[in-house]
Amino acid sequence: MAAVEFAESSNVPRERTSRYYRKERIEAMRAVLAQTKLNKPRPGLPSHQHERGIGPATVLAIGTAHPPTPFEQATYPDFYFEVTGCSDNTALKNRFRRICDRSGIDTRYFHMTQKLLQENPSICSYMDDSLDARQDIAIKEVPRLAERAAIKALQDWGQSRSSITHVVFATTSGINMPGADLALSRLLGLRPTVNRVMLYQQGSLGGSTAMRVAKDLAENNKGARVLTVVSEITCFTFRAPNEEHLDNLIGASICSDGASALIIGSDPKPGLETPLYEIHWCGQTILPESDGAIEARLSQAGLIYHLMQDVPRLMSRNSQSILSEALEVADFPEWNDIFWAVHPGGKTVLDEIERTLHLHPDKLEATREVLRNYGSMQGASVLFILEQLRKRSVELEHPTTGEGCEWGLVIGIGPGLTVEVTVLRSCPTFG
Ligand SMILES: CC(C)(COP(=O)(O)OP(=O)(O)OC[C@H]1O[C@@H](n2cnc3c(N)ncnc32)[C@H](O)[C@@H]1OP(=O)(O)O)[C@@H](O)C(=O)NCCC(=O)NCCSC(=O)/C=C/c1ccc(O)cc1
Repeated sequence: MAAVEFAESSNVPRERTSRYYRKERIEAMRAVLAQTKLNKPRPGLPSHQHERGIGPATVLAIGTAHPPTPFEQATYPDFYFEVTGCSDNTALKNRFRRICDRSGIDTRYFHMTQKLLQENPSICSYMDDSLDARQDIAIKEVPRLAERAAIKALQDWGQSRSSITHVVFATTSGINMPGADLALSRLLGLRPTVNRVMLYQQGSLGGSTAMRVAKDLAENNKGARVLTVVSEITCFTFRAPNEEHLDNLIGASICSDGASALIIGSDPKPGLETPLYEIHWCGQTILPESDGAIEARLSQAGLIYHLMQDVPRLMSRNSQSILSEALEVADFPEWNDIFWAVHPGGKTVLDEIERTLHLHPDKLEATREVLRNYGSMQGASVLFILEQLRKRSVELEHPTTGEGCEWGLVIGIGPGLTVEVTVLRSCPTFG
């Protein structure tokens, strides 16, 4: 009987079946597998089932890193206009200062210090040819920052790095071949047989998309341990302010550098691995009537971003329907009964989601803390928020890593305008 259920379940899209992950279902699967030897074909079971994990992909470790130099938001307008030679444009500078003041950010970290920027004047111009200078920085520094986050994740995991079977790497900072995934594998001394996936130009979706790819790898390859990394350095988008390009000024007021890493695998080894979050559902939606809302074009002058002013409104208008559909897997809990990690790509985006869904202020506190202390590190941000949620859960003595809630949502916002939603299930807190 159980074997038949298991065979049937393989015909159902795994990520869409709400009942699939119920405890009894997993128990039934475990019972079937206990009767037989794993990896041995069993009559009635498709042979490939033995090559797959049993349980859902699970976050087993988190690591984060940022460049060493902090920039206070209060003094950033002076720095930005001075280093780009635009201090005389007081009207634009005052406008930028107002935007920074209302950004909800206290501190950001950048690899690009005053010295480095002065050594690379083309990057400080508005539109000079500067691609080579930007690439030189990104090719070297993106994997290095990723390495620091990955080392922390490996320490958090406590297992040998030779057990890493896959690498998923996302960045919007630079393009090269072989990519940052190979550079990182070398820096970490991973096995040459590690299977890599490189995701370029996902923008602020990077963390969510990397988690979705890692989930599929972890669930479909028994024993897989997927190092999932996002690393972003703003050297591709930094440019002088210009009245004709106010959306660039918005980006300059919120974007920053950071890297984050997860280790994801199915079926945590009891006593050796600590499950932090189970990944139960992932999906993307292209928002209606959002063409051009967030887009970027690579040019001789670096990556030229365009943001439409109604991004926050597009988000709030569509969030109810997109998020409700995703939460089917969790039997539709109330918005205030789940935990939240929302891409902190601007305070107004967070305010709009909070207002539309009537969220209690503490629901987005972990998200706002990351925005306040680091700014928006594009795709790396949502994984920083998962770490923040875990820390807050321990500090505030919540029973689960989701601040006491069972289910939670990670929301990536990126080019398209695309929203990527990940449904997580929290785990018991340790420590
Ligand atoms: C916190 C912000 C940044 C500022 O708050 P605020 O000051 O209360 O906001 P306002 O809406 O009043 O905007 C301030 C000024 O900027 C103007 N503005 C407001 N967005 C716009 C606009 N997209 N166009 C062009 N004028 C505008 C707005 O008209 C207004 O002009 P003014 O009253 O004359 O000073 C807030 O606008 C906000 O959260 N915006 C949403 C940002 C957003 O779209 N995020 C999406 C994901 S992040 C992302 O994809 C990043 C990309 C990126 C982009 C560039 C880069 O270099 C690098 C990366």
